[in-house]
Amino acid sequence: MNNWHYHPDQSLDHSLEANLEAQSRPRIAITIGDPAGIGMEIILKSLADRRIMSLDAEFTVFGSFDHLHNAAQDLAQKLPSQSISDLESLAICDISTSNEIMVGLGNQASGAASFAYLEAAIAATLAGEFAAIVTAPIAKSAWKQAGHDYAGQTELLADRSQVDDFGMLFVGKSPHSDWVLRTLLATVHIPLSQVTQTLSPALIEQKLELLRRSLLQDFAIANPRIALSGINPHSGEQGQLGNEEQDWLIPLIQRYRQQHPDVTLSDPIPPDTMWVNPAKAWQDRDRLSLGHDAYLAMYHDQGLIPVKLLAFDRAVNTTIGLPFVRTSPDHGTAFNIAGQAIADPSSMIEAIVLAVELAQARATNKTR
Ligand SMILES: NC(=O)C1=CN([C@@H]2O[C@H](COP(=O)(O)OP(=O)(O)OC[C@H]3O[C@@H](n4cnc5c(N)ncnc54)[C@H](O)[C@@H]3O)[C@@H](O)[C@H]2O)C=CC1
Ligand SMILES: NCC(=O)COP(=O)(O)O
Repeated sequence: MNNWHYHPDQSLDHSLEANLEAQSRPRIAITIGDPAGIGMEIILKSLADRRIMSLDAEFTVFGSFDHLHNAAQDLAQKLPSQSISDLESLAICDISTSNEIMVGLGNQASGAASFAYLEAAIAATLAGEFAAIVTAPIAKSAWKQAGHDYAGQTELLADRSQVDDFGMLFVGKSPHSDWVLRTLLATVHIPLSQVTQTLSPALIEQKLELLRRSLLQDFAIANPRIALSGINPHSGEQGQLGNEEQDWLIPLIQRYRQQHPDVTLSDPIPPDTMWVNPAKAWQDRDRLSLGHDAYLAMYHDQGLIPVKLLAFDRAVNTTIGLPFVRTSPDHGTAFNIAGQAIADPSSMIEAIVLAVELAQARATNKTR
C-alpha cells in the first residue's frame, strides 16, 4: 500500500523530466465524497475496471484509510474479488475523520469528512501535485449540518481557486453514435422560484463566453454550434407566456452573433422540443448532423432531466473555468443503496476517463 499524507509545504519535483512525465501521464486526485454514500464503492469498482487500468495516468485516492478499508472488506464479502480494486495497490492520501459514519445516512460527521477530503485534494492540486480532481458525490445537506455553507463541491472548488467565472457542464458520449452531448447550466442550485430573477443578460453572456472557451480549450472546437433554450413555455409565445425572451434574451443573442462570428448561436429554442434533435443524434449515427456542439439550459432540471434520461450511466459533471480539470459522476450519494454492493460505477468510470483526456489535452495545449 502506498499510503501518504499531503503537506502544503512538501517540496515538489519541478524537474524537466518530472514535468514531461506528468504531461503524458497525468496525476489524478480522486476524492471519496460522502463516506456514508456509494462513493467508495464506485471508486473501488472503477479502479478495477479494465478501461481505467489501461489508462496512462496515476491515481491517488483522498479519504479516510479506515473507511476505505471497511468498505473494501464489506464489498469483498459480497462481490467477486476481481470486481473491486485491491487496497494494497492504491495510493491513498489518508485523511482521518470521525469513525461514527452510518452507512446510508448523511449527517454532520459525514459532511465534515467529505468536506475535509475535497479541501485536501484542492490544496494539493493548487500546489501543482495533480492535474485533475475527480470527485465522488457529497450531500449538500450534510455539508450544511457540518457548518459548510457552500451550494456544492463546484462552489468550494471555485472559491478555493479564487475564480468567479465558472460553470457546471455535463458531458456524455453516446455508446450508440459516439456523438457527445454537452449541456451547460445557466443557473444551478437555486430554488425554481428564484430562476427568472437570477437569469440576466450579463449571466447568459458570461456562460456563453465560458462555454466558448471550454469548447476551444478542452474539446478543440474552434467554431462551435451552440443551442440555447428559451425560459418560458414555447419560448414565451411572443410575450403571451412570459416576456424574458422578447425583453432581453433575443436582443442579447443578436448582439452576441455580431460580436462572435466564430460561434453559431441558435434562437431561444422552446424548452420542450430542444432535446428532440440531441436525442436523435445520441441514438443514431446517421443523424449526427442534428446535434449541436453544446446546449445552454436555463436551470438545473431543464438541462439535467434530458441528460439523465439519455445518459444517466454516461454523463459526467465537469466544472469549467477552474485552473485545473474537475470531473464527477452525474449522480448523487445514493444513500438508499449504500452498503448493498449494487451501485453502478459507469458514470464514475466515464468521469475518470474524461479527467485523464482533459488533463492530457490541457498539457498538450500548454506545450504548443
Ligand atoms: N456530484 C454530486 O456531488 C451530487 C450530489 N448529489 C447529492 O446526493 C444526494 C442524494 O441526491 P438524489 O437526488 O437522491 O440523487 P442520487 O443520484 O443520489 O439518487 C437518485 C436515484 O438514483 C439511484 N442512483 C444514483 N446513483 C446510482 C448508481 N451509481 N448506481 C445505481 N443507482 C444509482 C439512487 O439509488 C436513487 O434511487 C443529495 O444530498 C444531493 O445533494 C446529487 C447529485 C450530484
Ligand atoms: N446536480 C448536480 C450536482 O449536484 C453536482 O454538485 P457538485 O458537483 O457541485 O457537488
